[in-house]
Amino acid sequence: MEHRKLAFIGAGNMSRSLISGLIQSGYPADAIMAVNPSRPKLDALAADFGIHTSQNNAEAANWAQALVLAVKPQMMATMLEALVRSTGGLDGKLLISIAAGISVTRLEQMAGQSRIVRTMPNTPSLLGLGMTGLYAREHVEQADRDYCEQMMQAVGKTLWVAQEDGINQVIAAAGSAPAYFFLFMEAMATEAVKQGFTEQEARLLVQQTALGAANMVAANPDTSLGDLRAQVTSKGGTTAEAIRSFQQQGLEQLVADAMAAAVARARELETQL
Ligand SMILES: NC(=O)C1=CN([C@@H]2O[C@H](COP(=O)(O)OP(=O)(O)OC[C@H]3O[C@@H](n4cnc5c(N)ncnc54)[C@H](OP(=O)(O)O)[C@@H]3O)[C@@H](O)[C@H]2O)C=CC1
Ligand SMILES: O=C(O)[C@@H]1CCC=N1
Repeated sequence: MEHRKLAFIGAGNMSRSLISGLIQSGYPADAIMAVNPSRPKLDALAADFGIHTSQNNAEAANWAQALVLAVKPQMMATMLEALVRSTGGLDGKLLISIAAGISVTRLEQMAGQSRIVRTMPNTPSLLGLGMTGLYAREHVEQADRDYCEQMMQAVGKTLWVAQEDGINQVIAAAGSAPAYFFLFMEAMATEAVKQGFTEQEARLLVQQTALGAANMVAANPDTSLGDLRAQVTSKGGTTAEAIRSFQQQGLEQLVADAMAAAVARARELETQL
């Protein structure tokens, strides 16, 4: 892939995940800079990955060809306004937003230009196992689209959405979703401890089973999720009882409501920020 000079504005959890995945995939450390108001996260990134760091957003923007906008959504307007002022404008820079709940229209207003790709990655990018949604308006050049796609493919898999609201659905199904699986695993581990395992044993049981199940799904693309479940569920057996309990208590509806709540929050942020 092309190795443009790439600056991450905001060196938090998601930037660390992307930077780690990019370095593992062979993106040169010398072509990456992270910028953050405080030093500790920058020092850790420099020590772990050998990338450039700065506490000055304008310095990073002047150096880079592409900027990953990776501050919290609530900080985006203030950050971009100050950046435009201190650099004299962001013309010529490709802007890659990873923020939830900020539309391209708003980003264009904030940044004063429209060379923007909106993306929605997730934290497993850290291991090269990310899932990223991408969206760009028609005028965005193919070379910029390709660069963003290749960058996100270096840290996982990608999916372009045709309508911008698709990014909100990617948030529900992928961006926020690692947390759903962590919550489910936490609940399982807690119950396994109650049933007599040590915390370490409970974690091993849950973690290895989640890993195995995810790999079973990936290794059997032609088998439906329902069929994979059926293969575990012996008639009159133990799994059937567990599944009956989940379904009686409305697991499917619970999941649907949670994903709809994530989409609703993303849309609400789009109207507020
Ligand atoms: N975490 C996730 O799983 C995902 C997050 N996202 C999106 O990524 C973005 C970042 O989220 P996340 O990494 O979790 O958040 P974090 O809070 O971990 O990171 C945000 C970083 O931005 C820094 N920051 C604050 N103000 C400025 C500024 N003016 N200029 C430069 N840096 C600044 C913060 O520094 P300090 O802490 O020193 O204040 C912090 O290190 C959000 O917009 C979120 O919607 C998207 C997909 C998944
Ligand atoms: O919780 C959030 O708002 C961000 C976006 C997706 C994951 N984390």
